[in-house]
Amino acid sequence: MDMDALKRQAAARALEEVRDGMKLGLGTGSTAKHFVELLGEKVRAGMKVIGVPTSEATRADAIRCGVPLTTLDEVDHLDLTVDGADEIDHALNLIKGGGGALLREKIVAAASDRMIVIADDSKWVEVLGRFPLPVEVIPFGLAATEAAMARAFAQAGVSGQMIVRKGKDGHVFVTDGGHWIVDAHLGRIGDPPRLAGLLSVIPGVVEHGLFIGLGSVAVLAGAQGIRVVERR
Ligand SMILES: O=C[C@H](O)[C@H](O)[C@H](O)COP(=O)(O)O
Repeated sequence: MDMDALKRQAAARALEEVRDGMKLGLGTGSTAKHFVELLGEKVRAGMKVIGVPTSEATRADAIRCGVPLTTLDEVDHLDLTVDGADEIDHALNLIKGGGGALLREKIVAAASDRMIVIADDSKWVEVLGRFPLPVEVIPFGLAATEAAMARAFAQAGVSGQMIVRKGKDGHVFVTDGGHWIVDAHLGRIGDPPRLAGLLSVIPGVVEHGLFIGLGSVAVLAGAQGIRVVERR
């Protein structure tokens, strides 16, 4: 089975958790896109839900699929967020932000009672860090911010190259919030909560892609079927 079919299966399993009347966080990326499409089918069949998109891309998808939208200014709390991830470890710590949406994704996940992480099972890892850690930064003072990040990495026992993300057009990638992303190639993050805490206090860092204690359940689709893992 191809990867895209697995992503759709994970999305379909998460959809089973959606109830009439729910306020939903709508994730970003190729897996979350399947969820939005499947949710649209439910809405067209009469289900009443309302969603908060985590990116302009997801907003456009949701509108195309007929999913009614709101904002976190109109509702301050969501029942459930369904989103993808770039890596998931056994404690359901996540690396997110491969698509550049980590800031809104984290705000939306933090405003939700539960977060279901949907993925093909290649995202399930022993230790986070093979996927470069996205860190959303303010362009002002970038060199100083990167130096502070390097010190945080050293304190957390990791190191690696930092690369400012570029888009397909070769220009610096700009997030929906108008910031840049530094991808940190760390290889292996032994203590994700510690690194998350160290990065969070750096002034030029807007947000980082370590999601700690936010994922409630992971739905992993693989060749052997679907596995649902709850955070302990
Ligand atoms: O910024 C993007 C998000 O964090 C995505 O949820 C993540 O990159 C996973 O995307 P995909 O489902 O396309 O692998």
